[in-house]
Amino acid sequence: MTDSSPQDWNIPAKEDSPHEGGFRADLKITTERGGPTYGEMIEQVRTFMDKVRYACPTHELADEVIDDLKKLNAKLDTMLVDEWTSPSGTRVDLPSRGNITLPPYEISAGGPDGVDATVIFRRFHLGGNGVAHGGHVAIAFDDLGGMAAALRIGGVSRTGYLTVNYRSLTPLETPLAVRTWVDRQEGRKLFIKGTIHDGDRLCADMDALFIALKPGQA
Ligand SMILES: CCCCC/C=C\C/C=C\C/C=C\C/C=C\CCCC(=O)SCCNC(=O)CCNC(=O)[C@H](O)C(C)(C)COP(=O)(O)OP(=O)(O)OC[C@H]1O[C@@H](n2cnc3c(N)ncnc32)[C@H](O)[C@@H]1OP(=O)(O)O
Repeated sequence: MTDSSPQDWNIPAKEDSPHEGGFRADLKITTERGGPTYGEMIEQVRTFMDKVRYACPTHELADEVIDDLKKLNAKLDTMLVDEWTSPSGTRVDLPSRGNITLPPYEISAGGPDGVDATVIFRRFHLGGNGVAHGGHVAIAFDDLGGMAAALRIGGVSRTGYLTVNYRSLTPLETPLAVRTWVDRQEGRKLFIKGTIHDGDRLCADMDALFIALKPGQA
């Protein structure tokens, strides 16, 4: 059980949040959804997750935190919307488009030739011995690889495969340079490559296939 009150997460899209299959029918970017402090709210959640990863609370403190979280969850329960209207994904003004599930990155340049970004793996992305979990490295590549594909085709694609080579340890709390680019395109198939560097040191590289969705395709 993950929730004390059953919640219907599958909220259908409304007339003003249309979509067709896996596409947003309206790719209009808005930086207003969620209000001017939405980014700070997400950042506070990330900071909380950092602390949770490293905290060893007393029984009393754990109970106190549980009570506080129940109150916060009840507040958010009054504001749930469908995925197509959620600020996550369209807030291009925020790190990782405001998406709490992604390691925060900021794009410095993006176009049909590729994407340059800076990612910071947070303390809660810990794998072991002070460095990033490999799965989180793959998530950064998946999202920024998908972004490179999206900027090439002006639409949405899904990952067919994604191979990560972990070349050296990936540090936490360090701005890392990510580059993803379309190596070649064959019709709907986009062969994407990527690298993550800590300064001059290559942490990981990626080789992936993204497949452009057909109109209406989920
Ligand atoms: C600055 C502006 C920004 C705007 C922001 C606003 C909005 C956001 C916009 C953009 C998004 C930005 C970033 C993107 C973010 C995230 C990306 C994450 C993506 C994912 O995380 S997504 C989840 C994981 N992903 C899946 O959940 C896929 C499950 N799967 C399927 O849904 C189907 O599988 C599908 C649809 C992929 C294909 O199915 P299908 O029926 O349409 O096509 P088919 O099977 O015919 O494949 C066509 C050709 O690909 C070859 N092929 C297929 N798979 C292959 C494989 N694995 N290896 C080698 N070749 C493969 C075939 O062999 C054939 O090749 P050929 O044509 O040569 O025969």
